[in-house]
Amino acid sequence: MIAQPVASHFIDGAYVEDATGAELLSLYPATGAPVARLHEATPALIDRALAAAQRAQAEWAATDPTARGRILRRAADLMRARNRELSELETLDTGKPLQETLVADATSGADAFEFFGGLAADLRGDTMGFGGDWAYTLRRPLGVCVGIGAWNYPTQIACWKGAPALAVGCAMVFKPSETTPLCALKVAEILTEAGLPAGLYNVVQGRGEVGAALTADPRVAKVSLTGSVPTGRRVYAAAAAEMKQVTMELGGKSPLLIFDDADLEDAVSGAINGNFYSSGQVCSNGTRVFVQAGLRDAFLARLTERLAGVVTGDPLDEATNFGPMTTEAQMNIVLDHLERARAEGARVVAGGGRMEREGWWIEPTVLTDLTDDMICVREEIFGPVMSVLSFDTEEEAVARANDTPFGLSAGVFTRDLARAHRVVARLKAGSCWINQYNLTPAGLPFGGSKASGIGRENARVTLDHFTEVQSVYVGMGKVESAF
Ligand SMILES: NC(=O)C1=CN([C@@H]2O[C@H](COP(=O)(O)OP(=O)(O)OC[C@H]3O[C@@H](n4cnc5c(N)ncnc54)[C@H](O)[C@@H]3O)[C@@H](O)[C@H]2O)C=CC1
Repeated sequence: MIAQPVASHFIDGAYVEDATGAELLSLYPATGAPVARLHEATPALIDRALAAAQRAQAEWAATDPTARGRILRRAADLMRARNRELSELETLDTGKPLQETLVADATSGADAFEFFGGLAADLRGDTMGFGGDWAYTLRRPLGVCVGIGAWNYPTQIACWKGAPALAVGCAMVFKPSETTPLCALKVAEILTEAGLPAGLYNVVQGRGEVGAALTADPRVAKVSLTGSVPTGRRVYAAAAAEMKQVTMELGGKSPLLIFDDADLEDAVSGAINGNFYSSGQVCSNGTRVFVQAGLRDAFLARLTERLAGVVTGDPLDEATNFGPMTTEAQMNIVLDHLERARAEGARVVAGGGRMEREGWWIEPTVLTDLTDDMICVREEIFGPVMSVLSFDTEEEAVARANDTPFGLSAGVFTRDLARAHRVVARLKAGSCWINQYNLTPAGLPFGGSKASGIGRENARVTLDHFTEVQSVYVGMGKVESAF
C-alpha cells in the first residue's frame, strides 16, 4: 500500500483508527491497484469528531482573529513547501496527471488558506443611526460546520470549505468522498502542524450514510457539499428539516459560446481546458460548445489537430497530460453516455471509447451532428466528452445556452468586447469567463445558480456563508413604556 495513511480518520488533533468500520479501498485509477486501505467512521467516531469540534469551537471563535489568520497562512506555506508530496498523493487518489496536480490542487488549497487567513481579521459589521439611538451588527461564526467532498478535487475541496470556516471562527468536520479519502487527512495534518488547536478540523471517512449522519446531527449548524445534483437535493432537504444553512456546489452542463470573430487558437484552448482537463471531471466544464456557423469547420479541424498533443501514460510521469477516470463506476457512466449518444445519431469526430490499457481510461472524445434535445447535450457526463453544436445569431446562442436546468458556468469567446459583456449579462450562470475558461482564483466567488447550487465559495462573500448577522440596538435615552 504505497499511500497508506497513519490511520483512516483525523479527530481532535490526531490520527484515529477503528478497524470495525466497513472497509474503504483507495485505488490508483491508472491501474486499478489498491494504494491504501481505510475504514468508514463508526457512529462512535462520528460522535467523537462532532464533540471535539463543538468543544474547540467556542474558544476558537474568541481567539484574536489575527492569530487565527496567522495559523491559516502558516498552513498555506506548509502546503506550498510540500506541494510535490501533496500533488503525488492527489494523483494517486484521483489519477489526475501530476503535471496538473502540481499546479492546480494543493496550490489552490494553499491560495484559499492564504486568502482567508488574510481576511480573518477583517470580519466587519455595520453601524446605523436611529435619531439618538444607534445600532451595530456583528458577524458571528455559525458554529460546527460539516464539509462533504466529491472525488474530483479532494485537496482543493477540503481547503475551499475549511479555510473560510476556520477564518471566521467555525470548526469543521470534513467527510471526503469515499473514493478519494487520502488528501483531506494531509490537510488536517498540516493545519495541526501550523498550530491549529485540536478539534477544529476533523476528517471522518465514509460513504453517503456517514455524510447523512453528520448532516442530521443537531450539533451541526451548516453543511457545505460538493457533489451531484441528486445528492445535493437530498442533503439540502435533510438540512432544511433541521433549519440548517447550506452551501451546494453541484453539477452543470455549461455552455461555451464561440463567435465567428473569436481568436481561433484561444477558443480551441479554452474548449480543451473546459472539457479535457482532469479528463473532464470538472463540475464547471463547458461541455456544450456552441460555435458560430462561420467558424465551425475551422474550429473542428484545429481541435482535431490539437488532440494529437494528448500524452497518456503513468499520471505520475510529468510528461503525461491526460489521465484516467477517477473511478471504474464513472468510466462506465461515460461509456454508457457514449453508447446512447451514438444511438441518438451523434457523430464521433474523435475518440469515442475506452482506451486499451489497464485502469479506467476513456479517449478524449468530440461529438457533433447534435441537437439540443439529445441526452449527451442535456445531461452532465462528467468525463472527457465535448459536444460541439453550431449557431447563427447571438440571440439564438443565448437562448440555447440558457435552456438547461443547470446554471453553474458559461464562457464566451469573441474579440467584440461589447458583445462579450452583453452576452454574459444575459447568461444564467454563476461563474462566467470571457476569453478564458475554468480559472478560479481565490479572490473570485465561485458557484452556481438554478440546479447547480446555492451559495458561493472563495472570495470575501464566503465569509457571509459561514457567519450570521447579530444585530445590536443601543438605546441612548430614556425607555418609554405604556404604563
Ligand atoms: N459538481 C461537482 O463538483 C461534482 C459532481 N459530481 C457528479 O456526481 C456524480 C456522482 O459522483 P459522486 O462522487 O458519487 O457524487 P455524489 O454526489 O454521490 O457524492 C458526493 C459526496 O456526497 C456524499 N453523499 C452521498 N449521499 C449523501 C447523503 N445522503 N448525505 C450526505 N452525503 C452524501 C458522498 O459520500 C460524497 O462524499 C458524477 O457522475 C458527477 O456527475 C461528482 C463529483 C464532483
